[in-house]
Amino acid sequence: MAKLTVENVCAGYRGKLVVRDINLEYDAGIHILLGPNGAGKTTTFRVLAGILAPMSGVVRIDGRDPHSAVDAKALIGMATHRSALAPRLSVVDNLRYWARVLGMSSGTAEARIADVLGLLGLTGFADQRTETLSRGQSQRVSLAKAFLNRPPILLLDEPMSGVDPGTAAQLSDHLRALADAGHTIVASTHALADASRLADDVTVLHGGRIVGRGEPAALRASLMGSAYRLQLRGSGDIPGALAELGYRWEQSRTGHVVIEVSDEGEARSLVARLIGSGIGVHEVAPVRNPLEDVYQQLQSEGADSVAE
Ligand SMILES: Nc1ncnc2c1ncn2[C@@H]1O[C@H](COP(=O)(O)OP(=O)(O)OP(=O)(O)O)[C@@H](O)[C@H]1O
Repeated sequence: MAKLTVENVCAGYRGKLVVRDINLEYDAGIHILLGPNGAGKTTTFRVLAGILAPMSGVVRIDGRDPHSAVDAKALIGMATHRSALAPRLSVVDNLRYWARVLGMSSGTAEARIADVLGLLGLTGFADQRTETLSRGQSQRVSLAKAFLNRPPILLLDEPMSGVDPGTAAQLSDHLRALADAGHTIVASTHALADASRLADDVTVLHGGRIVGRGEPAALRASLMGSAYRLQLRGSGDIPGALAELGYRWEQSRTGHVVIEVSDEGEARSLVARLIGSGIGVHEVAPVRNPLEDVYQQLQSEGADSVAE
């Protein structure tokens, strides 16, 4: 098992800051970086992999900085949709070349290559030049390359993009098996569904900053948010009436009983029921959810349906 920590990292290109104040602490498991296009996911991965030096802050792999310690960098396998593949070489020759770079013996390399080709549904494409592959197929070859030597840390940039549902399910199972075996897997996505399905924990990146983190279910709920806050008053047993209706409540500083509901329709029907029970509704106001903008953007990228 390898531990990956990121402390106060700021990074960017040619003096332009793209990600700021990134703090992460990862060990065995599947950790998702979720964010819309341009949020800074790839840039963060480049820093984690030791490819892009941070402007400030530090990355550590088992206590060593991958930017200066080559042996720390060797603990990482990374796959991005921009992963370099030799276009004129076949899939299997790309993997053989990479196995040599990794110092694998040819016997081990052939066995591992057969494994990863099977795992990623690439056996039928083994002898095809990579320049003739579709985006999804190239993506799978990049993943095969990253899995080749089973590194303790895997950085997978959008591993599910361009992958058909059957392969995605197989890939999810494989990632879970690797995580259970002690691998530290960090994967990025802009699809809430992938984050929910795969993750032990999710970190939400927006505009180059971390704007939320937590377990998938809790984070999904906070992304969708409670939409309306009702302030109630009256002489009756308001808490008792709310408990009967199944609502949790809080006391506001002004002494009102406050509850939150998830949408306008629910707010309307609850107001009608409360008034029918003689409870006065002092105020109904929309709640500003700080993650709402991120959620809207993820939705508009068409990546996911929250209804699943
Ligand atoms: N090599 C580069 N030089 C200058 N700016 C860059 C470079 N790479 C990325 N950027 C900028 O950094 C910002 C974040 O990009 P990044 O690729 O890290 O985001 P992302 O979350 O991975 O996005 P996507 O989901 O679209 O891949 C963007 O504004 C992008 O234009």
